[in-house]
Amino acid sequence: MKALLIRYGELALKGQNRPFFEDTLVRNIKKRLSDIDSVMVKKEQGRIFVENLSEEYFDEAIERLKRVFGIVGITICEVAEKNLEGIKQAAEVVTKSELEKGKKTFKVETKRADKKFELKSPEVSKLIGAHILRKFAEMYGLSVDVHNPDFTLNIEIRDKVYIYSSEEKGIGGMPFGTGGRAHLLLSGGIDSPVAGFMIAKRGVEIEAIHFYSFPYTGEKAKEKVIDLCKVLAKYTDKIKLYIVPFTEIQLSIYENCDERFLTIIMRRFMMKIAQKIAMQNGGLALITGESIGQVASQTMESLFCTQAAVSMPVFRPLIGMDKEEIIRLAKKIGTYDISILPYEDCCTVFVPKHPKTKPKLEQVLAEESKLKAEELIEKAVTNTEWMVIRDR
Ligand SMILES: Nc1ncnc2c1ncn2[C@@H]1O[C@H](COP(=O)(O)OP(=O)(O)OP(=O)(O)O)[C@@H](O)[C@H]1O
Repeated sequence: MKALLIRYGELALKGQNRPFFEDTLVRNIKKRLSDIDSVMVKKEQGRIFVENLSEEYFDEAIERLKRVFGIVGITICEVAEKNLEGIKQAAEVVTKSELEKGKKTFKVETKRADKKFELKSPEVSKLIGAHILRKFAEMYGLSVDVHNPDFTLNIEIRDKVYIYSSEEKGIGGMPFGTGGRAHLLLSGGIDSPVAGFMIAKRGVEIEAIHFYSFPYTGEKAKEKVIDLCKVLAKYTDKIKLYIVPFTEIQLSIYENCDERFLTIIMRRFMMKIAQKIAMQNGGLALITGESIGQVASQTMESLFCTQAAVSMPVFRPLIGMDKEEIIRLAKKIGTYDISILPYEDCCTVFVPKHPKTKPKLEQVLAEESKLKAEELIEKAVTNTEWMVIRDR
C-alpha cells in the first residue's frame, strides 16, 4: 500500500504554538484535497500522512501539495506491516523503482519513532541493507555507498512502517492563515501579485483590493485581476477581491490639482481607501508591489508621501529586489503570463507628462486640500464590490 508522507520544517521550531501551526497545516492540506474521494490526512510526530489515496490521484495530489505553504517535502512511500518481513517486501518495491531510474548505489537510514519495536534502528538498517543486496546486487550491479549514495532507503517505524526514497521539494513558508490578515493593493502589473505571494508565504491571509477606472479601463482589465487572484488562490485556497470604483477620484484630481502631483495623490487615495477597507475587514497591514527607484512614483520622496497617507504598516516585500528577480519569481508562481497581457490599468490612463519625482509632503497636502477627500473616499468604499475567488 502506498501513502504520501509530508515533511514540514520551520513549524517544528515554534514551541508551544506548534500544535496551532500543525493543525492549520493539516486543515489546509485537507481543504486542498477535499474533492478526492475517501482521502485521509493524519498528523503523527513531526510528519503528516495522506492515506487512502488511490494511485491515479498521486500526481495531482502532489502537484497541489507543492503549492501548500508550510510543506518542505512530499514523498510517495510504501506502507508496510510492522515486522521484518513486511519491511523487506516494501523495501524491495521502493528499491525496484529506483533501479528502474538507473540508480546504482544506496544506503539505508532507519528512524524508530516507536521505541517498542523489537529491533534498534542500526540493526534494521543493517538487516534490510543486506536483504536488498542479496536480492539485487548481482542482477543490477547495486552496491552500498554510505557517503554519496544515488538513493537513500528511508525507513520510519511508527504505528506502521513507512519506506521511501526520493522526495519532491515543497514550497516552504508558514501555513496560510497562521499570520493574521493583510490587504494587498493588486494592480494588473507584474509586481503586486508577487508581493502578495511573498507575504502569503509567511502564513498571512491576504485579501486583494483593485482600483478600477471604468470606462477608462474595461472588462478585460478586471478579468485580468480576477485571473491573477485565481493563480494566487492556488496557493491560498481562496482570495477575497474588492473592486473599488476609482474614476470619480481620478477625474476630481485631474480637474483640481497640479498635474505634476496626479500620480502621488492618486496613490495616497489608494492607500487611504485600502486602509479603510482593511480596517473594516480585520486587516492589520497593507501590501504593495513597490520597489525603490522603479518609476517616478517609487522614489524615496514618493514612498515617504505615500506612507504618510496611512497609519497602518505597509509591507513592501519587493522593495530591494531587481526587476529581473521579480520577473523570475512571477514566472515561477505562474502570474507573469497574465500580468503582461496588454490591458490598461487605472494608473496608466491618467499619467502626468512631467510627474514630480521628488514631491514634498507639504506641497502634496496643499494640492490635496483642493479636493473633498473624505466624501470621495466614503463614496468609493460604499460602492466597492467584492467577490471570493477559489482554486486548488
Ligand atoms: N489599479 C490598482 N489597483 C490596486 N493597486 C494598485 C493599482 N495600481 C497600483 N497599485 C499598487 O501600487 C503599487 C505601485 O504601482 P505602480 O504602478 O507604481 O508600480 P508597479 O511597479 O508597476 O507595480 P505593479 O507591477 O504591481 O503594477 C503596485 O505595486 C500596487 O500595489
